[in-house]
Amino acid sequence: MTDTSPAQRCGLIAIIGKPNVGKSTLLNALVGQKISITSRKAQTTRHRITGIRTVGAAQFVFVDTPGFQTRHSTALNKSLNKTVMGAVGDVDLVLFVVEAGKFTPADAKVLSLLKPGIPVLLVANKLDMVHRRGDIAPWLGEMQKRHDFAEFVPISAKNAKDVERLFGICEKYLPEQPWWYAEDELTDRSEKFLASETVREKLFRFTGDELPYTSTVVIDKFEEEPSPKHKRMIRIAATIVVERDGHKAMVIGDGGERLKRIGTEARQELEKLMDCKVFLEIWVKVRSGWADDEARVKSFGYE
Ligand SMILES: Nc1nc2c(ncn2[C@@H]2O[C@H](COP(=O)(O)OP(=O)(O)OP(=O)(O)O)[C@@H](O)[C@H]2O)c(=O)[nH]1
Repeated sequence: MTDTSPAQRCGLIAIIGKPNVGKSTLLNALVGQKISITSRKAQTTRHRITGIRTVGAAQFVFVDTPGFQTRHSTALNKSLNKTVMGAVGDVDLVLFVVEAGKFTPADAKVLSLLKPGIPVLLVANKLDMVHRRGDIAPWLGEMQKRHDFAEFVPISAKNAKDVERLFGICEKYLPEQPWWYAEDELTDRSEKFLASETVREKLFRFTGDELPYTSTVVIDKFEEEPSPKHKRMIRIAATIVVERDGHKAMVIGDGGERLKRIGTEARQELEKLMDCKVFLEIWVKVRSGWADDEARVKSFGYE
């Protein structure tokens, strides 16, 4: 008997682009579950996050990258840039995301990072924001002169049909090889990592634009404890690291109200994500100027 099913395909796809173009939104839509965190605040995606999605015979392994920094060059930003370069060097396909109809010097800088030899799709996102569709064709013509893109894909990351169509487009760029992950795996990140990302997301959600993006979250303790009442129980201690006393007061809020909300929402989300009982304790510490201190950036886990 001959096997007529299509051969398995599997490969790495990097999603790159300047801050705020919608990379995290796209990744979440592609993976179908919230993995990388999103927020209206630029530069919230600091880690290289892998999302996995298996559709038909093809397994897509997505590598999200932090927003490429062009304005400042602190140690933190240097570390972010290194992550971007590391992520684009060893992939099968690059999705270069821009806002449809726009191309800024920051976009050009990201484009200049791409190594020759790797196919690049120009993903023109936020198509829903373009009111004059007729302007897109001449803009695509201009873009074609800037780089030898393999294909142009105008989409809205918020439109499910566009996102499904993108899978069909990407599939042919993945090499024929056996899958690396099980069909239902969505991320290879640890629960500890999910814990820090979840606290960080709530932190930014409840402080809005007041808190600088240099604030971070460190997990001091992540331990499973026996419990007679629950099938699984995890105790987590997290520290929110901010740069100034004023930021600390902002995070804690009047009478500790804001920190309490951050903690409650993070705990509830983690209980759902990990399907277990969670005890979460959050501290706030001031570390002035840590974004400028290379050694400290390393000690917080950004290589
Ligand atoms: N109208 C519209 N808004 C979008 C679309 N995709 C993303 N956005 C919004 O654009 C903002 C930035 O999206 P993110 O996904 O956080 O952007 P990012 O590129 O990951 O940003 P960094 O993490 O800073 O690199 C958010 O407010 C999204 O809701 C889209 O297709 N249409």
